[in-house]
Amino acid sequence: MMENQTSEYDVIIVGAGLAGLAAAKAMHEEGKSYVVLEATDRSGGKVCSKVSEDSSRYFELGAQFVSEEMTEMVKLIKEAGMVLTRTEGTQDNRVISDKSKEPIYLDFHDITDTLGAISGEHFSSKPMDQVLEKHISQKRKRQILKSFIAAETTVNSRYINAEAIKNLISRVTTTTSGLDHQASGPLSNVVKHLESLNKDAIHYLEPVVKVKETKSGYTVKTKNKSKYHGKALIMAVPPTAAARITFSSALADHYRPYLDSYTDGAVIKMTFVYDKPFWRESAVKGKQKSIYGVVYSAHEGVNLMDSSIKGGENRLTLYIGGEKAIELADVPTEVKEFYARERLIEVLGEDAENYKDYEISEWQQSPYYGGGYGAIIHHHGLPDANEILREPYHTMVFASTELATDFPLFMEGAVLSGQYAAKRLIESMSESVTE
Ligand SMILES: Cc1cc2nc3c(=O)[nH]c(=O)nc-3n(C[C@H](O)[C@H](O)[C@H](O)COP(=O)(O)OP(=O)(O)OC[C@H]3O[C@@H](n4cnc5c(N)ncnc54)[C@H](O)[C@@H]3O)c2cc1C
Repeated sequence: MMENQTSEYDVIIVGAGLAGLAAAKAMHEEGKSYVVLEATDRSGGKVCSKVSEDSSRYFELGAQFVSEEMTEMVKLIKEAGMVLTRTEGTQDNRVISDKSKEPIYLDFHDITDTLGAISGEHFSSKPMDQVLEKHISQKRKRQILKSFIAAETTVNSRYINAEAIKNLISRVTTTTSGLDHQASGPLSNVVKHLESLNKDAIHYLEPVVKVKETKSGYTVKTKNKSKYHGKALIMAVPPTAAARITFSSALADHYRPYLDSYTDGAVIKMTFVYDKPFWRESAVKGKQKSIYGVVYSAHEGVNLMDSSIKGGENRLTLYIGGEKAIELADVPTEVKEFYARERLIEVLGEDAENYKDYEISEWQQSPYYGGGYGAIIHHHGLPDANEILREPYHTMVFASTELATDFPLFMEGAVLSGQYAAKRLIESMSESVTE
């Protein structure tokens, strides 16, 4: 597009992740004219599949697992021509701890119980680790919980706002069960399916840098100096990515405190492929149960899971979340691989060294993706930021997995949030027409 020429639309959508694509689908169905501005050269955001060099297999570099309760994702997987398949490592098996190799029985309820027990106390600006220090006397349990929180949120508990975590967990646990399913093929098929519904509406390599509110809507400028004008605007980017954009003064006054409440997550994902599933049956002391995964209490934010599709290749996936991921960001890949291999051998023995293929993806320190599974409210942040951002202000609204009322930080949350933003915006656009 030529510099200074402004294109006009009913709606501008910033970001072609699942939230942006779901919002675009809704606008398409509503017959609105719209454009999707995407910073990178591809759609999908934190959903990204990669085929191996010899084309014999694919890896999910970002999101991978779903549960049957994630109904919008299940629908999209089917629309994209795939089916849901079981994962081998299901929660019928055991999560074990790195040190004892004993099964541990741990879920979000341990954290909600802790937070629930102190609900009378004012802890909204307290970091989560202080709350755990005060209320969980057993050091080992505290360590496991801290590691679990860092693994699930990709931010260490000393940086997370306890009230916001309580709010986040309540949204996750309303409906979620184990993430024990996967699509039968690459999730990039879901992205392609959504892309095909939005055909020429997606403009790639257009990072948005400025948003200005005008009398008739919003003018959006990109790094390439392209200008777009829309009567309405959906910011379908993680709150931390939005915080890097310059907003005109009234918008900045309204949104800054909420956008600045978030901090980026950080995660490295590594998948190892084996000829034999040597870890099944043998890893859990005294119990003939396969492992579902490992929580590394001694390595906060690190966890491992059996990611094999039932009847498919034997795979283990190691996630390194939070500070450790940031620490490893600048070291050579071999050092990261060495660190990961040590973690595998530590729990599963020497057999873990004999993998035949391996893939690594890194999401920390990206300006566009929120770093980990999503951005998280930091301990000085406003715990209700998600509630403000998800509701329209004039004819502008935010959408991203962080803001979802169900399944935040998951793909399902992103889709639900995109759909919600589109619905609310269509309502507020028709209200402003009738006023
Ligand atoms: C390693 C990893 C593993 C995961 N595993 C799972 C899993 O197993 N199951 C699950 O359900 N979820 C998982 N997730 C989380 C899931 O991927 C996300 O919750 C979901 O994809 C987020 O979608 P979104 O649309 O909210 O954001 P994103 O996917 O981040 O999309 C945002 C888009 O906005 C674009 N953008 C940002 N800034 C700008 C700008 N200024 N201008 C224009 N465009 C911009 C970005 O480039 C991106 O395309 C995982 C994530 C990661 C990283």
